[in-house]
Amino acid sequence: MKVVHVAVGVILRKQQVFITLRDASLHQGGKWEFPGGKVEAGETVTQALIRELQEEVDIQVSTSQPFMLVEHDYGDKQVKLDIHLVMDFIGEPHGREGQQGRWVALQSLPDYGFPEANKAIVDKLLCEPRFSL
Ligand SMILES: Nc1nc2c([nH]c(=O)n2[C@@H]2O[C@H](COP(=O)(O)OP(=O)(O)OP(=O)(O)O)[C@@H](O)[C@H]2O)c(=O)[nH]1
Ligand SMILES: [Mg+2]
Repeated sequence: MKVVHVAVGVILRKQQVFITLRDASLHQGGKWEFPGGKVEAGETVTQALIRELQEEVDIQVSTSQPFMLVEHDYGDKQVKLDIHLVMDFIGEPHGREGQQGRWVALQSLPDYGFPEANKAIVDKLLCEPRFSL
């Protein structure tokens, strides 16, 4: 099966992360996610990240840094999530495509229902010393 390469942004500000709710009609629908989407042909991951965050949550990413790579097989779909931290951006994120979005405390991420592949991301965010006060 073809692996889908996905650029994912963990948007951070003052110990909070901006997450959005995936539409019920989508793969892994009804779950919370970090905004992002497929890297298109001819695009770098950074270009895809900038484009997706503009399209989905209406922010302009100024700088981002690679955080981790997660490969996961959902059975019906195989994904490679290229996760980047976004701490420097212009604009106020909101669900531009009508999806719910909210700022949540880093510590409360485990209370939200994320796709299975995201468990590793949440775990790593929670054990990063630089994000704990
Ligand atoms: N954006 C995003 N996708 C995730 C996360 N976790 C995760 O397993 N995925 C999976 O990554 C895949 C691609 O993401 P996507 O559906 O956002 O892609 P996209 O924005 O290009 O959507 P499109 O297909 O409507 O053009 C989906 O199968 C989704 O289930 C996450 O935290 N954020
Ligand atoms: Mg998307």
